[in-house]
Amino acid sequence: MARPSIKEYLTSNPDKVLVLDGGQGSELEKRGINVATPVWSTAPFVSDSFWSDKSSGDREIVKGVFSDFSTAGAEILMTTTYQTSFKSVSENTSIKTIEEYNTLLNHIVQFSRDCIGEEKFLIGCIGPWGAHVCAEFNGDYGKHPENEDYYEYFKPQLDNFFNNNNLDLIAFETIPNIHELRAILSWDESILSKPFYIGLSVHENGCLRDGSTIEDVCQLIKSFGDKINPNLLLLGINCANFNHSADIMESIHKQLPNMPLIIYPNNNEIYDTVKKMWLPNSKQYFTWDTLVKRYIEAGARIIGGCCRTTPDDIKQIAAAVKKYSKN
Ligand SMILES: C[S+](C)CC[C@H](N)C(=O)O
Ligand SMILES: N[C@@H](CCS)C(=O)O
Ligand SMILES: [Zn+2]
Repeated sequence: MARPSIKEYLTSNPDKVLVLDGGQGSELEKRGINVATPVWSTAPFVSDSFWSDKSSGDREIVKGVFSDFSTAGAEILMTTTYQTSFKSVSENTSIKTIEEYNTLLNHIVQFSRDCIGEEKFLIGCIGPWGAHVCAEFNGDYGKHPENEDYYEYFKPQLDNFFNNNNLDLIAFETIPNIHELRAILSWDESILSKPFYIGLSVHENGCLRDGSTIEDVCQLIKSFGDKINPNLLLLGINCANFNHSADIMESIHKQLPNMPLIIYPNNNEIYDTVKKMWLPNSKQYFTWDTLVKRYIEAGARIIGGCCRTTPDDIKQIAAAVKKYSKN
C-alpha cells in the first residue's frame, strides 16, 4: 500500500497537522446535484446510471469535487456516505437487501479511492443516528435516547467499512447526543476494529446539541480511563459554528490535554431541516488564518471544513496550516 497506517503516521509525525477536505454534500449541491433528499449526499450514487454510464454528469461533478478539494491542499478526504446507513438507504431507495447495500458501499468507496489516488488518506464517513431523522443539529433523540439500539443502526455500515482496506479512518460525524456518544465509546476493538474518530455536534454556546456540557462529555471520556478503545484516534467537533469553533476546541483541549483533536466547522450558516437548505446567519468574525493558529495551539491534528465550506476555504486552511504547524 502506498500510504502508512494513519495511526502510525500521526504517531511518528507528532507535529504534522493534516488538512481535511470541505463540505462534500453542500459542494455537490452547489454544483447542481440535488442532495435535499432523505439520503442527502448519497443521492447521486443510488441511481443506476451513475455506475452504468461512465460519462454521466453526476459522475463528473463528484470527480470534480474530489479533485478541487485535493488541489486546494486536502491530504485526507471523506467518502460522501454521511446518510448512507442501511436504514436510510433501505427505507428511501430501491436498495433493499444487505447484499445490494454492500455493493453500493463498495462501489462508493472504490470510486472515492480512484478519485483521490493511493497516496492520500480516505475517511469512511458515517453520520449520526440523528441524521436519519434530521436531529443532528438539535440532539433531540426522543423521550428515551438511552434505550435506542445504536449498534443495530450502525452495524451494516460499520461491518462494511471495517473490512474495506481503501478506508484509513472511520468517522462518526456530527454526534449530537450523549447517549449515542456513550454507546460508541462502549464498543471495543472487536466492534470498532480500526482507527476511528468522533466529531461532536456542538451548539455555539459550547454544549453538545442535546444540552450536555463539554464537561459532561470530557468526564464521560475520562471515565473510560485506560479501557478506552485504542482505535479512538481523535476527538473533535464538526459542523460547529465557525465563529465559536476555536473557543469550543480550547475548552476540550483544556479538559483532555492529551487527546489528539480534529476540527472542521461549517461556514456559519444554519441548516433549515424542513426546507433542507442552509440559511445565512451572522457574519464571520475571524479569518481561517486566525482560527487555524488557535486550533493548532489547542492540539488539532486534522483541520478542515464542514458544510458549505468550499475548495477556497481549504486553500486558506492549507496556507495557515503551513504557516503555523511545525511540519
Ligand atoms: C446538512 S447535512 C449535514 C444533514 C442533512 C439532514 N440529515 C437531512 O436529512 O436533511
Ligand atoms: N460530511 C458531511 C456533513 C457532515 S455535517 C457532508 O458533507 O455531507
Ligand atoms: Zn456539516
